[in-house]
Amino acid sequence: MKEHQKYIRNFSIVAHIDHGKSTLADRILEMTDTVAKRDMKNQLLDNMDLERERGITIKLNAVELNYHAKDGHDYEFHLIDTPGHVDFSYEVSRSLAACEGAILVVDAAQGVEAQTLANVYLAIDDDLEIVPVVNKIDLPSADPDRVKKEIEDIIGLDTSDAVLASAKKGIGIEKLLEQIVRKVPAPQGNLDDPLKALVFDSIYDDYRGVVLSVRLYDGVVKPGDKIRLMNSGSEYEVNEVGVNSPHPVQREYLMAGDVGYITASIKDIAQTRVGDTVTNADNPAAESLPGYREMEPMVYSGLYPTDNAKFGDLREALEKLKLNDAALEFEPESSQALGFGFRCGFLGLLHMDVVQERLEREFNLDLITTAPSVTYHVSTTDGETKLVENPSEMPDASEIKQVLEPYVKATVMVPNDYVGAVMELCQHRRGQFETMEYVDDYRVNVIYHIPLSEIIFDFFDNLKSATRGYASLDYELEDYKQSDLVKIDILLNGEKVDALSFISHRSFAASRSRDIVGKLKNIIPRQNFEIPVQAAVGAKIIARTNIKAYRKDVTAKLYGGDRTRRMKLLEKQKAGKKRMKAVGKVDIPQEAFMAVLQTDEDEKGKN
Ligand SMILES: Nc1nc2c(ncn2[C@@H]2O[C@H](COP(=O)(O)OP(=O)(O)OP(=O)(O)O)[C@@H](O)[C@H]2O)c(=O)[nH]1
Repeated sequence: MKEHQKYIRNFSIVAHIDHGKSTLADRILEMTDTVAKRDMKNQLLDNMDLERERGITIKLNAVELNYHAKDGHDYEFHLIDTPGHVDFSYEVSRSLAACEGAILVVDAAQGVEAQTLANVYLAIDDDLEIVPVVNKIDLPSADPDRVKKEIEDIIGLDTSDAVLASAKKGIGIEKLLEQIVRKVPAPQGNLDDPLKALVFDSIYDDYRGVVLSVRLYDGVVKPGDKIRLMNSGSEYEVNEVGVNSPHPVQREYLMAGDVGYITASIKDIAQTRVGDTVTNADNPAAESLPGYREMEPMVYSGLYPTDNAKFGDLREALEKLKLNDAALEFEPESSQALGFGFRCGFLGLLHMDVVQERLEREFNLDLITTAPSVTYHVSTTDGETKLVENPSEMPDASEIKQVLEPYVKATVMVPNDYVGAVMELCQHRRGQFETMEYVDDYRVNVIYHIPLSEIIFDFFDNLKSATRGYASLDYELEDYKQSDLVKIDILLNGEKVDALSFISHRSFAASRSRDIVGKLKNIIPRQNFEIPVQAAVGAKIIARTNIKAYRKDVTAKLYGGDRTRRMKLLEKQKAGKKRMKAVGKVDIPQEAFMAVLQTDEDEKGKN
């Protein structure tokens, strides 16, 4: 068996979003005949429907491939895909921990971007061998020589034999496979030592229980073995071991160096944690593997079933989802308006969106999500400090001594010409300029300290449009700073709707309130009575409007002539209906809870 280890290669692909990782992974799968051509769907590794629809990679996936190299030997590759979006960098570090090498994919037209750097530094920190690939050389705007130089200058990697590839056209793939054989080291590890395997992912399967994705560092594991999860202390008997190729294929055993899965009729989801170490129950390893850095959620939002009876189902679904989404956090909360639900912590808005959609699709739930909020550190006049993740729980202004809010250090990489636009955007978002560094002759890193609450909403979209798509963003949580913040309550028909409360900087309070009251007026359907919509700070109303009573023929008048538009409206209403919550006498659609998210840059610019 020892001899066999020499022919194993474990690697990941890291890149900035959209530089072509998933396409490259597809080509590698094709070239290694892992998938028969007729079975080849585009982006096979992205196996969640959601990923395919959105064209982004969210979950890491591991596949085993067989490659017959030019040296005459058959190699076993384990490829672990990684996501490129800034929300998901914790997934990247998890997959890297299971590898000896990383393929660095850089777009031949775009060059090195912020997330390229963030991801490749994670790989370098883990001492992985990096294999640079310049992708999309088929594009007319490709400039591989410039990009190679960038990789050398900015990252410090030797690119003299970097692979020039087009994942789309299948160019350069064989050269890449040969480099993986030559450059990525074979896994080390002792077969005779007690089992030591890192759990880097897990999913719940109704028939098999928890399926653990593991990377074995030492020892061997086979069906019938008694295993222990070192951190949780729980023990199980192994039912099945195997690899994904890319569908599960049972094996007699897995050994040091292998990447595969273990099932052991594990029903108790709470006992399995990604990052834990699997060992033998009878002959345990002396110490566990380092595991992962715990990820702190950045944003919180309330998730409520539209049907209150589904609260238990939602809890179960969240528990199952957490299994392969270690960064998801949740705890029960209740709202006067929405009933019983959960306050959930997410890494960012994309993560939040993905979780909501997975809950709805995979678990058949209809949900209302409240607007996301960051965590505030609030000290009160009676000398206490508390963490507020839900705006409606912000104490009364008279009881507050000070409020601290999280700030991030944001690095925006942008071509020279757009520096002005980026600075303007950051200033409007209460950013404090730190410095500007030249990356090369054309681009700079603009570094700002910005409140996280200003970043999480639509900062990225605004950044992209202000720079015609050229800017890339990376940010990390820095510290908490004091800010002049106020809670704004929304009243519908005179009743406070706790789930609509939000927190704003005092200087934006009036304009944001006007904005939101106006949006709610458009979003909330008319009823047969007039509904006042008000925004208040404490007892003081700072903005108001009315939703007029419903009159017959309203849509007929407005949309009478245009059939398609009317159909669209009806479709929209149908979809919206499902996600409507009756609060008092007023029906509030899901959109209303998110109205606070859409800030209007022009409005803010005037402040
Ligand atoms: N012209 C050209 N387009 C490519 C090539 N490789 C990928 N693309 C396109 O680039 C886009 C992004 O490719 P993906 O493979 O989805 O990118 P990714 O890096 O996996 O993105 P995430 O998984 O979301 O991080 C897709 O539209 C691909 O068709 C290439 O070699 N040439």
